[in-house]
Amino acid sequence: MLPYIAPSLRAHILNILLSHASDNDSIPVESDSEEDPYTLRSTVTKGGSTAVGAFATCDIERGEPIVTERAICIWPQELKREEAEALFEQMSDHARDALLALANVAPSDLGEVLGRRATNGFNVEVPELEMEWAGVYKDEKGEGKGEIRPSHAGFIFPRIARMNHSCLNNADHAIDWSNLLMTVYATTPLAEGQEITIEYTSALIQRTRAERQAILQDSFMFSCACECCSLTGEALAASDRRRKEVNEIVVGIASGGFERPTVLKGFARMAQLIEEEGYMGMPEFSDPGVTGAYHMWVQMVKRRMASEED
Ligand SMILES: C[S@@+](CC[C@H](N)C(=O)[O-])C[C@H]1O[C@@H](n2cnc3c(N)ncnc32)[C@H](O)[C@@H]1O
Repeated sequence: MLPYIAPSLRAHILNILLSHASDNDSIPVESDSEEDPYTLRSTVTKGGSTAVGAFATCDIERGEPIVTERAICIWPQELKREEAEALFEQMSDHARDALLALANVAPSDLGEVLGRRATNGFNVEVPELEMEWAGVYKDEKGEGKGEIRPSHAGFIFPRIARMNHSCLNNADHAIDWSNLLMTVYATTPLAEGQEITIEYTSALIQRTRAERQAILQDSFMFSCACECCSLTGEALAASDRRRKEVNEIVVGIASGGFERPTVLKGFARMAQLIEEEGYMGMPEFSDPGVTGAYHMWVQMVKRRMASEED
């Protein structure tokens, strides 16, 4: 069943779906929840309150899919309380029940609907269309007909939404735009009974604990109690140092100012730092071949920028 798509996003999302459909000729199905290799269990948060998390019911190999699920709704990213409630009213009974069954830790002034959207929504980057419809969207200057092209949309996946965040996550997610299915897969080998965690926002590997806490509080309204944020003393200082250094390397490489050997050294050092940190959210860094490919890509970007400047 297709998710409920807010009217303002409907044309764009359906167009993306159609333009990606030929990439995948398999029948789009969700995985059978009874066969998913995890179960939901209560877990106690640092603050002492009880919350739900997802726990492996068997050993899971690195790279193995854990759950594949279609969203119940796709809403614009920024919504006022009344707008969210109006969209909620248009959803099916099944989708409304699924949304209301989820946790709500948002301030009470957001209400039952927007509060759940804020607690559980995935803000997914919306791909550009291969062929933009002439005149349908405004250009960057805001000129032209219609809406400004949406850059992000808020998806709610009721089962995936039960997975907690960790700054040393052991699973990651990817969306297939040809069928609007999100798959969570293991990025490390998981043992039976282990909690499955994902990363709610990207680039936290470049942030110290204080910075991560501020980002997660600001965007997701919780104080992170993951194993990395629970470190103390020298272990915490070492983790912060590693993440600061990763950030310096990323910023340096992105600035395009490094020579080829420095870029290579930077990637090698980053691979070492993320391994020491125990971070597995960048699997490409465990394969030297891909590290080499990254290097080539950086060089290509540099060359293109240089030729554009000429
Ligand atoms: C998408 S829900 C995850 C499932 C949720 N625990 C539940 O009971 O349904 C997000 C909420 O879970 C809690 N949470 C997730 N990861 C956490 C973490 N690392 N530390 C503390 N709380 C976390 C926060 O309350 C957050 O707002």
